Amino acid sequence: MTAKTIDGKEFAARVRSQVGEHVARLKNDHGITPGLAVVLVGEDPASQVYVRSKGKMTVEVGMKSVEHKLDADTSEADLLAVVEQLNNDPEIHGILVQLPLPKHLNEDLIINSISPAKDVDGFHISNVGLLGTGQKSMVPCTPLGCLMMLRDHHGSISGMNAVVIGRSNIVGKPMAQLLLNDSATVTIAHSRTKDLADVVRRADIVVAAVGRPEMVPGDWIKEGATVIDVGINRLDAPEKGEGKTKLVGDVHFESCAERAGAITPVPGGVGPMTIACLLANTVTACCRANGLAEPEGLTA
Ligand SMILES: Nc1nc2c(c(=O)[nH]1)N[C@@H](CN(C=O)c1ccc(C(=O)N[C@@H](CCC(=O)O)C(=O)O)cc1)CN2
Repeated sequence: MTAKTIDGKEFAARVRSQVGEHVARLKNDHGITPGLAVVLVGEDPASQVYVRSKGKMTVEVGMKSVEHKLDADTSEADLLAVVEQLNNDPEIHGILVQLPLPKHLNEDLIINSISPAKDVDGFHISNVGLLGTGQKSMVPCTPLGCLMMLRDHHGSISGMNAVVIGRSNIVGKPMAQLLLNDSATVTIAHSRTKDLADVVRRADIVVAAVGRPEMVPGDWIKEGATVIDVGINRLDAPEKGEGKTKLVGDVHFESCAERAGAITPVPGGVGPMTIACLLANTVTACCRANGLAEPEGLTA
């Protein structure tokens, strides 16, 4: 079998277009413009690129975009003050603090200082608890994007065997919870899992989110399974020229694509869905803040 490639760029463009339609409706019918604030601390090059894209796409869908760029040595107190000001700003419906933060800042403390209703990353402990108990919450963007792609491809994933490789708080655990909430049978695998190959071979859905380049080979994949690759690993690529790099996922694309029914590529798979879902979450947060109906198909 040769897998269908799930085009995350095209899917994300569709989600952004739906978000744009909702934003237009909020403006025309209610005079409300959703607002997203992104806070960047320091000069991490990848984070700068992501924050620039977030700002650009926020404006493209018609929302208000606010960026706070703080020095790498910003104190915890100063960062908390910025978040507090955004918590109290009625024109801001979503707040995101770009991760990773510089080492001297306590990530949990900062994330939990964001108002849960404006926590469009879904990382606040209240949102983690709500998701974990199957209640309405803000859902982390990358797992939400994976879920949207799975629902689109399968219709329903109820009863399917899913394995999530990786147990991070921002991808692995919320991903497993979302799959469970959709009635899949879920296994979370990690570095201590015994016989990982056998665990993966039983799965109808494989979500790889470990951050280890190409660690899942094709012969682990059940014939016809759906493979969602969350990994974004930058490797040296001397074959492309001196100093050149390339991006690869956590699965070995070519060999997995020979056995899978569907697979997401890297780049151009899950990555673009992350920002599209951030915009979707901001519209959702805005609707909830104003007691309006939430956009259909853009939430978990
Ligand atoms: N507060 C947050 N911080 C971080 C998150 C997050 O969801 N919230 N996720 C990542 C970074 N990220 C968004 O912030 C992100 C990562 C990757 C992509 C993406 O589109 N990737 C492209 C490849 C891009 C490249 O060439 O480097 C792809 O996969 O096709 C978008 C957003 C960590 N921090």
